[in-house]
Amino acid sequence: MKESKLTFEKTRVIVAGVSHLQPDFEYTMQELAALVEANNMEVADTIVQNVNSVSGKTYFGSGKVTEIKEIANADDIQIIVLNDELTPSQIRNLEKETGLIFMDRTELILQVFSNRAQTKQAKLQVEIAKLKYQLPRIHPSGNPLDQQSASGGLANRGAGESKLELDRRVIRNRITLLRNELKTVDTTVDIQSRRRTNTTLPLVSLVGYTNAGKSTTMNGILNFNKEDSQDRKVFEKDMLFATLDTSVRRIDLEDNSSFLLSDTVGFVSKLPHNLVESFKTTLQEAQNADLLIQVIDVSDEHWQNMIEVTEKTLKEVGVVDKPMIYAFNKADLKPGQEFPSIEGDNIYYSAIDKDSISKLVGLIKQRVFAHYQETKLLIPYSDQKLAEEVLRNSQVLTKEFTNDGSLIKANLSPEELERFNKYVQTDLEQN
Ligand SMILES: Nc1nc2c(ncn2[C@@H]2O[C@H](COP(=O)(O)OP(=O)(O)OP(=O)(O)O)[C@@H](O)[C@H]2O)c(=O)[nH]1
Ligand SMILES: [Mg+2]
Repeated sequence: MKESKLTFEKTRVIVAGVSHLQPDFEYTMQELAALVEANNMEVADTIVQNVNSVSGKTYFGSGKVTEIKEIANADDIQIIVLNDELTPSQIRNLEKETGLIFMDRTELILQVFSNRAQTKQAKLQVEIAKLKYQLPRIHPSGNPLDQQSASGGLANRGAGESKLELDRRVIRNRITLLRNELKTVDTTVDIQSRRRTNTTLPLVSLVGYTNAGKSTTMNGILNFNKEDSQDRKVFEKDMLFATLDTSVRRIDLEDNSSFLLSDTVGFVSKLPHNLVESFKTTLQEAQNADLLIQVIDVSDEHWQNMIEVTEKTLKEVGVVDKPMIYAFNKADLKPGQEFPSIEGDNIYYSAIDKDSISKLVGLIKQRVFAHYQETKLLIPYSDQKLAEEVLRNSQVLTKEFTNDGSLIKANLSPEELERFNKYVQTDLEQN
């Protein structure tokens, strides 16, 4: 029997952009179409204007504005999605001239984020970014009552302005309110990250472009040793911005080594400044990392652009000078690409292939545990708590309970070595 499915008509839109010889123009237009789809809309037409510079007044030159209006009317389309962020007055002028709705790239990305936000933190972050975007865009002309009155003239202008001020104040107050609320949520996140800092486990962070396969890689590593319980898995899906929050999981390997692995929000070109600002805490999570794994979809012909965007965004939020592995994922989808293979800091792999994950884990171990030293510790029973901590968090190779205390052989990080210095046994044989 055929399954009956409810189908919704998607809103059809035109995507449009001005090309003034930007090298990545084609790529950003294709991505704009993908963002449109991610927002549950459908691209009916694409319109491009080639000029030397964009028009200050209407973004497009005037002939193009008329052409857009004609095509939209002929195809019964009401919404035009633009490849750049426009000024509030450019959007107003375009809408006034055509009677159509213009949505710029920033508003589109904000909508996608807004639809995807699940947790309290992500919801607050998106709403703040949306309000900041709206703030300079509200104007009295939106409400005809603000513009016209029996008295008309200048007296009315004053009335309109004060209404505008009032609206803006309401928005500003709401932003303050949401920011305070976010601070309380941020504090919990901060406590979590501090708790992580207190453990001696190294933190490895997956970063990279949206849809590159970060969450799939995280799940692959979680599954690596044992079929991990379903609830430790993170959400992975073929959609832009499937992940908007940071998840951290402890990975315990067979040789007793452990590390923390984090998965977070992905990047996209021209990520709106307000969003970057609002998501700063989430994005800066990578700052705590001992190692970054930049996941790249190598089967996408634009992978080089994606690396550029990722590195630019990381720099923008202050994540710099971190050791990094370039993890070229989805090698299975690239004809002729051999995998898994490692060349220096680069790995070619597929997040859905067990051998690949094994190689990736090997590379992570090599990098994060490079400065670890095999050490013997003798911890007296009076310091039992510390012994328990070592047994829980360090890479323990052997343990023995002697008359003098717990004798633990472990691979220790330079920080651990310093911390447990007084328990280090240099020559046990003589004891
Ligand atoms: N064939 C193939 N598909 C993959 C591979 N890695 C990931 N995918 C698919 O790519 C899509 C995106 O994967 P995710 O892991 O959700 O990507 P992400 O980087 O977490 O994306 P965001 O959370 O949106 O930033 C999913 O449909 C995955 O099944 C791979 O190595 N090979
Ligand atoms: Mg994800």
